[in-house]
Amino acid sequence: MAAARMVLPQRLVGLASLRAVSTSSMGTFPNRVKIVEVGPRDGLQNEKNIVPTPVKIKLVDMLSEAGLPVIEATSFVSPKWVPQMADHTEVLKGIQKFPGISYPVLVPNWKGFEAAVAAGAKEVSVFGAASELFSQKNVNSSIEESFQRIDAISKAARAAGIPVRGYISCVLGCPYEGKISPAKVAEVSKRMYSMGCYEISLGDTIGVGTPGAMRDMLSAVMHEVPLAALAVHCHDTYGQALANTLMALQMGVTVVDSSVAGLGGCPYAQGASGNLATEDLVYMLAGLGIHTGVNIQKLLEAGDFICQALNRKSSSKVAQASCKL
Ligand SMILES: CC(C)(COP(=O)([O-])OP(=O)([O-])OC[C@H]1O[C@@H](n2cnc3c(N)ncnc32)[C@H](O)[C@@H]1OP(=O)([O-])[O-])[C@@H](O)C(=O)NCCC(=O)NCCSC(=O)C[C@@](C)(O)CC(=O)[O-]
Repeated sequence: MAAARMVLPQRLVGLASLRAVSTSSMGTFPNRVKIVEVGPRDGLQNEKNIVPTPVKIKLVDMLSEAGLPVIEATSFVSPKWVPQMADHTEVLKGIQKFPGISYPVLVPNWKGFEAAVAAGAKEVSVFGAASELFSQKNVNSSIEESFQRIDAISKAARAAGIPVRGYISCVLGCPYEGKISPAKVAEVSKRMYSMGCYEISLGDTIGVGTPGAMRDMLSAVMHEVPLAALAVHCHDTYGQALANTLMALQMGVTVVDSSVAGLGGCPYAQGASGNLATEDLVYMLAGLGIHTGVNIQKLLEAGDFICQALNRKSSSKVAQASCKL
């Protein structure tokens, strides 16, 4: 059960803005970061017990109230592969659509794309991998075959005016192949970008990366894809997600994926733990004076809500600390 939440004290908010003055004078961070909240999809897809549809809908609505600009609502993958996402249509139709907020959904193939569009999706996310074996485990096809599916979806989506976001998994390591070379990540990033993905989210699926590995990988990818089109998606298995994200921000990345309460994990990446917690990301960005538009108090409430529904403690350090204040 989540503990009773206290209001985050003003003295901490004050501390954050004081830090902002000193760091912004260094000029090394962007002024604004877009957070892509992946909790309702990436966060819940690995849950063993089926989360009731009304809970998923309420979670998305609370995240919208908190001011997250992009909330990945669900995924139109095969229910045989990921039973937790079988209620995708009900979730997408049931959530409130706040003006100015985007609600992309994950699609693995043409069938998923058609179902997503029929359910009213206005943005879709496609996903590939920098690891051949992970691609086989996750989507039952080679990287090349998955690119053919992505290409077909991208073309149809663009013709229908639907933006396509692209994910690449295993950019800093693979549970089946181990080390993945930055050159390979750069190659698949270039390919996905050239297929029309407006943004490429680089996923450290099993959270093995370090800031050094992030620097090397991004240095390679930045030669092939414009920085403005790159996002990072860090899992926290080895406690490196916030540090890796900070490195990406210092290198000029302005889009970061995260998951409320640090929920998450890919069902086809054994040992992968949750994503970077959105609460921790928002707290760090506030301390750097970086604008996100997110109301941290409302975000903490959304985290409390889902942790109570799942009967578990939040993985967010900020949520844990603010419970004790
Ligand atoms: C790609 C497939 C479908 C291939 O799976 P397959 O078994 O090769 O597909 P198939 O075409 O042979 O179809 C098998 C059955 O599934 C059905 N089916 C097929 N497609 C769909 C669909 N879209 N919606 C509903 N049903 C579908 C299809 O109709 C058929 O049903 P049957 O005839 O046996 O009754 C499968 O491997 C799949 O769904 N994989 C998704 C796995 C997944 O969701 N992984 C997690 C998301 S990725 C992730 O988390 C990483 C990320 C993005 O967060 C970044 C990071 O951290 O790295």
